[in-house]
Amino acid sequence: MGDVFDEFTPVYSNPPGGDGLHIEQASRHPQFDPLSYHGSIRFPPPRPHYQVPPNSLVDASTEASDAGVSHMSHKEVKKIACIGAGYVGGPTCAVIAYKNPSIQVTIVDQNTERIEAWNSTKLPIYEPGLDHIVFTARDGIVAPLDHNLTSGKPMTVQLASTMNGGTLITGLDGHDELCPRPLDLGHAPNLFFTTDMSSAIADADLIFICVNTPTKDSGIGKDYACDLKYFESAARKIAEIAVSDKIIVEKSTVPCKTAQSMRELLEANCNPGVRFEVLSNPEFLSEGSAVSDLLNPDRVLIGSDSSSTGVSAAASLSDVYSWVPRNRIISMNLWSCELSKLAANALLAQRISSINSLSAICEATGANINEVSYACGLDRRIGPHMLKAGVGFGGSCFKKDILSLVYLAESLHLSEVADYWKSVVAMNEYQKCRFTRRITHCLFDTLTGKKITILGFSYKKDTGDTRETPAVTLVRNIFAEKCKISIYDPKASEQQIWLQLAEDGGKLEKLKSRITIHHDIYEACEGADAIVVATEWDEFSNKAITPRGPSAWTPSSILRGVSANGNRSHTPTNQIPQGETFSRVAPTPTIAILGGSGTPSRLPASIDSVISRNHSPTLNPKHSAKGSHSYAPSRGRQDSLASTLSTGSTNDHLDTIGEENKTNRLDWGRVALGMRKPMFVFDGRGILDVDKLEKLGFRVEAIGIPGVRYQPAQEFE
Ligand SMILES: NC(=O)C1=CN([C@@H]2O[C@H](COP(=O)(O)OP(=O)(O)OC[C@H]3O[C@@H](n4cnc5c(N)ncnc54)[C@H](O)[C@@H]3O)[C@@H](O)[C@H]2O)C=CC1
Ligand SMILES: O=C(O)[C@H]1O[C@H](OP(=O)(O)OP(=O)(O)OC[C@H]2O[C@@H](n3ccc(=O)[nH]c3=O)[C@H](O)[C@@H]2O)[C@H](O)[C@@H](O)[C@@H]1O
Repeated sequence: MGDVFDEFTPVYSNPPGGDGLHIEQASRHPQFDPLSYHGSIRFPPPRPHYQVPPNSLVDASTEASDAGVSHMSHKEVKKIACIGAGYVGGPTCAVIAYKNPSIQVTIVDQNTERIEAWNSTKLPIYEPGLDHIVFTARDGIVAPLDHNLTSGKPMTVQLASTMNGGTLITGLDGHDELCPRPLDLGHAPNLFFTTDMSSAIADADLIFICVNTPTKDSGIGKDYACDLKYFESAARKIAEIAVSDKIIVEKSTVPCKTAQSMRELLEANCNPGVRFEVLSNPEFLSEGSAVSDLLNPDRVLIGSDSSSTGVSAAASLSDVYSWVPRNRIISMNLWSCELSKLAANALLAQRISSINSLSAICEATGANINEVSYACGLDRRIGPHMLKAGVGFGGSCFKKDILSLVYLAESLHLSEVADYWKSVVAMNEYQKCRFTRRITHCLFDTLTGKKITILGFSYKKDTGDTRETPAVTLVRNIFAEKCKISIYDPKASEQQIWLQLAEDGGKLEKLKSRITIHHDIYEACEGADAIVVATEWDEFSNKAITPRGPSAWTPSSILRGVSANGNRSHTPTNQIPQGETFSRVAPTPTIAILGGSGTPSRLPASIDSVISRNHSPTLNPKHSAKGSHSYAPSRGRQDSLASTLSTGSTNDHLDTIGEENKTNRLDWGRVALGMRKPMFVFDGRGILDVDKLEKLGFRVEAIGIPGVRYQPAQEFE
């Protein structure tokens, strides 16, 4: 994310009340719109026909004069509460705390177990780099102060603060010492996790709402509309508790116009004299790269109404994103902001469905989807991201958000629009079922009694999240063929997998009679008739690690093993066009931590230094000499590092993988020894080097590439 941003940063400037929108390149226009706050970008107020209806809470009489907005004073946010400690609330507010040591951030959730996990050394969600962020902000980090003091004497620090360009330090014995230089003060704990909603709300200046907004499963809008029950209950709680003014921030993904209902709810239920300002601030992080997305976002959208208080609240929120370049903070009207989130997800998912539709044509014609995707992605207007064909998109948001958009379109009587977006979801379902049919067909049209091993259950790599994972559809479909199924995933827990399968409608007892979940990948593969790769975990791949996930391509990964007519060939690596690089996507922190092949440029320097600090006993706070600190040492940092750095078996056949990347990789040679013949591998994620596996005796069927056995044309005759 973000690498092309600077080149194309749009500057939106408009004279107040004007009707033109001018987009120019920031580099040519260093002056931002006068409405902006400190260089952030602000859209003008909505034009009359975009004004919200008369019952709207946007009060024209309170609209700020355009000239006044940029100079308006705004409140400094000192305390933040976040309702919802999930995949968004946890990482987002942890990064906010990490980046703003002076702001106290409290994350609340009604789920006691989740909060306990956030307060432990084993966080409830897996995200590369998250442990460091949470442990630093939650537990504090010790600055190596002892050798910086003027007196040179070690002292146990009770308090340290900056003063006159230097640092005033108070020892535990009450003794003060002024060091003339600024010192690294470390990070005092400023991140708290609790179930105590009342005090978190009461204390906060600004409250993020990060609760789940799933698809409704009954009533009006069933299977399409967004269920706002959690959102409403959070709003009611805020209204009930708050006795001082608050800025309320919609972080959850919600339908367009939710802010209006939100404000009505708050105003109808609030304590006397309390005022709320509602902002929209949707989150664009992707799971698996949440930390790097949050540290380096493409953009931060802030939607407010155009009243003076609305604009002032937006400025306060903008300050919370202290680490984000100002020209990436975009202020706009509330409804655009809410809709932009749904629109972005719909557009991303639409690209995946488009490429998946083309993968079916490739399989039927002899074209190769990887080549097609690569060729199209080189067009700057198309770009390389989100064009990786696979078994279908999963995750808690794409489907949900498209369905919410469909519902919105239908509510507006725009049935053609609704049908258009519905087809994106329909294509995804088709892709998942198409893949299962291919598996069954290749295995001689019967799976009865056979053992099928599913590698990967999370909906994508680098997360343990299994919501809407394509693996569920695969398991459901092949289970119906009466086979035995073994599942292995590096991060999705056994409990989570069963829960997901049961939610899909399966009866646990019946499922357990033929499904086994393994913790050992070789055990999972032993005696299998076929292996199905359902998630693109690096661990399963026999290729060099690609920079990041499914959307990053290298010419070598595309060209190797495939001839110009789409059939497999043994194209040597040295036939790759010289001097061509295609690493536009940053490596995940995990790769960098493992010393992977990608350049670790996106790994924040501070994370980097802490990682090396943990390797050095003299710098690790736990082991540092003299114990000159008052903060509790980070509880889980060593554990997490140990697990990140643990190594697996050797993979001698993986000659394309750098030495450092051979750790933790599946040894396909060893797998081959234990499988039943013929040994089938179905690559649902395009992560396998087909040539290499074929040399080991596997028959590989990959999405978007014509198969050895699979003859899709027969299917359509
Ligand atoms: N997961 C993702 O990658 C992204 C999700 N989003 C959006 O963010 C929102 C949250 O998503 P996730 O974090 O994935 O959901 P989640 O299900 O992981 O977390 C939501 C949390 O809110 C808590 N909660 C619900 N109602 C509550 C209440 N009244 N009081 C206190 N706690 C309450 C739940 O116990 C749960 O822990 C959704 O609207 C989603 O569409 C946006 C961008 C990315
Ligand atoms: O609102 C949300 O929840 C988030 O949804 C997505 O993020 P996420 O679902 O975490 O992950 P993606 O990387 O977008 O992948 C989604 C699914 O599409 C699949 N995918 C992705 C990219 C691709 O080229 N091909 C492909 O099949 C992935 O394997 C995965 O199953 C968006 O990318 C985020 O910007 C957004 O904030």
